[in-house]
Amino acid sequence: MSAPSKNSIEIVGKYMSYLSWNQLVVGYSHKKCLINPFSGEVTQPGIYAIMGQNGCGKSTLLKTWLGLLRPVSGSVYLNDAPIPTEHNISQGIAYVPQFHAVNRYFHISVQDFIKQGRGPQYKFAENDYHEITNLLSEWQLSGYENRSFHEMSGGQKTRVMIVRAIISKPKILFLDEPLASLDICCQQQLMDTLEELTQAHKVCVFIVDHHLENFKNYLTTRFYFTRKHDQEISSVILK
Ligand SMILES: Nc1ncnc2c1ncn2[C@@H]1O[C@H](COP(=O)(O)OP(=O)(O)OP(=O)(O)O)[C@@H](O)[C@H]1O
Repeated sequence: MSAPSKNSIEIVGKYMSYLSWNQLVVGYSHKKCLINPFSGEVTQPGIYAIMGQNGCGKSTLLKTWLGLLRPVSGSVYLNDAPIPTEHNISQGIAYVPQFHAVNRYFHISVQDFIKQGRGPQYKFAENDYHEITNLLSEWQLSGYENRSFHEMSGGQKTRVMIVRAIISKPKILFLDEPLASLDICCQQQLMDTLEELTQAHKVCVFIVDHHLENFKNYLTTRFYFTRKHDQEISSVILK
């Protein structure tokens, strides 16, 4: 995976590293490490799945890669810069958390929530509003622009967060269990959208989800958590 290929994006004489990690251990304290140290690098756009049983540490790994959690040990580079820095966040990183992780008392209209995807300084023009309207229609959210985000159902919240991520035009997109709250049509739509983002826009997608077995053909690589019954720490292997 680390060897550059003809699909890699070449920048100033070298291949772009979307994400790399060295001897990474994730967890919530030195006493409770969730994985054995592992290293890797992703240099090509694609859909990278993080899979494994409940509680093994998939979301923790995603949040650590993304810079929301500090590694227990080891290092992570996102867009060729060490995490966590504000610099990373402003450089085309988007995150779709689990819908129930978003503060339920978050009073903001659906449209204003989506607009946040472009950052606080962005000046919206007419064509940007058209883009939002089209995306809302594509994701069966027409007419919800002025509804409060916290009043939306779980699946609607997930779709709003997907639209917000899409309009941010990310280079790297992290998604935590987006399929769990979506019906089968929206699951298919999401996987098709992710595939288009990787192919047409060279986006690198990292996704945690238990429903990915149904979409194996879309996946570039699977990071799989595996552990023996008598062990608490997993090893992450490529499948
Ligand atoms: N904020 C936290 N503080 C301490 N421990 C945590 C915290 N969040 C999660 N954990 C623990 O870390 C372990 C891994 O949790 P994580 O959410 O990463 O698992 P997961 O593989 O994503 O699980 P699932 O498939 O059930 O969503 C679990 O034992 C969980 O109880």
